[in-house]
Amino acid sequence: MTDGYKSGFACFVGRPNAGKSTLTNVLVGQKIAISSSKPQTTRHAVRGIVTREDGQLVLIDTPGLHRPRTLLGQRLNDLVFETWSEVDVVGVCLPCDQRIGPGDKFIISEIAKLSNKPTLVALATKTDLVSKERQLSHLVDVGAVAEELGIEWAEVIPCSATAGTQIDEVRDALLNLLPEGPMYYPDGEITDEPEETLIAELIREAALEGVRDELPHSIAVVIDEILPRPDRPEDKPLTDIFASIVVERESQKGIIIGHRGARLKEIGATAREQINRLLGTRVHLSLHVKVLKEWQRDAKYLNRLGF
Ligand SMILES: Nc1nc2c(ncn2[C@@H]2O[C@H](COP(=O)(O)OP(=O)(O)OP(=O)(O)O)[C@@H](O)[C@H]2O)c(=O)[nH]1
Repeated sequence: MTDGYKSGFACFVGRPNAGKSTLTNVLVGQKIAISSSKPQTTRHAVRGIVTREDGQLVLIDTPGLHRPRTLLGQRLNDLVFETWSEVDVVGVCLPCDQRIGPGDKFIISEIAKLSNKPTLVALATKTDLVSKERQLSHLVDVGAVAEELGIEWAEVIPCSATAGTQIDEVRDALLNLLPEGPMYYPDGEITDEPEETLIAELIREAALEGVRDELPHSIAVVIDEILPRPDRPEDKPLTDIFASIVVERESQKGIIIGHRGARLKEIGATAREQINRLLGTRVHLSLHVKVLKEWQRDAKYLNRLGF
């Protein structure tokens, strides 16, 4: 390790669907955080790690801040505030295709109130969706918001995670703003989330694809068991994974299972492919759908589900 090595923690904030997870994934270069077209699907503080010769950036993916109507909502918000005061840099994602609104300003002003304030970077995401003119006027609005809220952007970077535009610039800027510090994680490590959590996230993501808008908050995934299949040839290992998809109501169970089990089969096939890739071995995935009534409001269940 050389002198001047920089290291630290960053997270992305922004309204639901702002592109935080997708950006985390492209910066890290491997699928880690859950990313789906449904808002507020990120539950766990999943870390992605960027290790370079000059520094190491640890990305923490926080859930979105929302009106705490349930115990789960409250716990998620507490987790968000805690994360914000622990990181060095917060990247505020302000998608170019959306006007900056009260929700964005609320998040920014909440961060500005923290006693242990992180450095703020504005990321004008999804540039691929807008014209150059719109992008420019968006950047003017981004500047104006800082003035209005009495904060300072250390950097303002337009970027597109899906088109791969200005991603190196985002990575450079974040790394540059970190304090000097040690390499926290060994080179090659992309995340310190236990495999089990990643597997659960992949199943949750597959289960959320194409379901109605009200479902995201009501789905959790619990990994019951991960077992290497005995008596397999050494060059063809197989892992058995038993997992439960937990929903709140019988009607939701029906949606997940689908007509004659068609949706559940699809979920299994999609998740299995992703898990194969993650583990590098073939897996056999056995999915179960369970109804735990009102789990979002119940402390006992929340603890059991790891929240
Ligand atoms: N066109 C375009 N779409 C993007 C870009 N980045 C993300 N998206 C899409 O926007 C949607 C939301 O992206 P996510 O990365 O899941 O957003 P998020 O901010 O993590 O969302 P939450 O987990 O709900 O807070 C997905 O459908 C992404 O494919 C981008 O740069 N360009």
